[in-house]
Amino acid sequence: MSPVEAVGVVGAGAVGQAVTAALVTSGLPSRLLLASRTEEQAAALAADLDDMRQTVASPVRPSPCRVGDLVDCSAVVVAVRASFTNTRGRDIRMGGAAANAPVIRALGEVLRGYAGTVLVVTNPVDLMTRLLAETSGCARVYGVGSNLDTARYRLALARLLGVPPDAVRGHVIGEHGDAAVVCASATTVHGRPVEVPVQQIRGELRTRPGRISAGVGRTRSGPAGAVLSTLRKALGLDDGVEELSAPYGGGWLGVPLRFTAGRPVPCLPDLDPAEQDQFAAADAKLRAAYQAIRHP
Ligand SMILES: NC(=O)c1ccc[n+]([C@@H]2O[C@H](COP(=O)([O-])OP(=O)(O)OC[C@H]3O[C@@H](n4cnc5c(N)ncnc54)[C@H](O)[C@@H]3O)[C@@H](O)[C@H]2O)c1
Repeated sequence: MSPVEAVGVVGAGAVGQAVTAALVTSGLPSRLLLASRTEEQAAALAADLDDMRQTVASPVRPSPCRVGDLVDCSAVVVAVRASFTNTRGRDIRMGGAAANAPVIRALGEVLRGYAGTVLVVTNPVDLMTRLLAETSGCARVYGVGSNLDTARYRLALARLLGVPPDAVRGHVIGEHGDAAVVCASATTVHGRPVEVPVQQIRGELRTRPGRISAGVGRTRSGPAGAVLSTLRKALGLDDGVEELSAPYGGGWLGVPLRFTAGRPVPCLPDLDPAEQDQFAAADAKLRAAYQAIRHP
């Protein structure tokens, strides 16, 4: 039997497809409800996933629905993207703010009063998460992105130092974007502090998504993994830490949250003075950017 009754996903694009395929193979929910911009998209994805369900004998039953039908789900994943052309060379994720904000605001209105967990993937994720939380009034809204940055950080540092990724403990927090903060001073390898080549790490975090998109169109599997890992913690199936966009110190940005039986508590590492300044700068940047999109 699946551990969760129902999970909903909004958005049948690259990320939505990867997330839902991962959910079918994971066997996490009994039912997988799919909504997208059109009913045809949701129905097509449900049919494709039904084929997958049959071939791998998954217990997960996919079906198309409208966003309003998601209220009974334990969790809803938001992976929508409005149609727009991003021409930015830097601060690329911010390029989606104006186009995605009305879509997220409308979703928030429909999800008003929803009591489950909402995971937002839509970029710029720190702004869109806060916007969805404030328009819906939902208490459990988290943005996925800093945990993906953290996974990429651990991979990159392990490769540079010639150690297994599991030996690396460290976080990337702040913005899921150009103001990401690499918590280098608190990073350990095999339990010991290390000299982190921060500029090389920053370069990798900046260029990796673009390389993936240039090769295969969109980043999707990494974000899907980050969503699945977060779902398990938020739904109380695993305990542990995820770096997520959440309210912190009056702002809203990526922080490590320690989940115990589904309940999150922020657990920031010690930051050196330079990292504290970067974290404050990320907070200030996101607060200012949020003011620009909060009203229609
Ligand atoms: N946070 C992260 O770590 C991370 C990683 C990768 C991508 N993303 C973001 O995730 C979002 C989705 O990316 P993608 O590559 O899947 O985009 P995509 O264009 O492939 O798919 C977007 C989907 O959203 C649907 N949609 C549009 N408007 C909608 C509406 N009003 N209601 C319901 N569905 C609607 C579209 O029909 C489409 O199916 C983007 O904002 C992207 O930047 C975030």
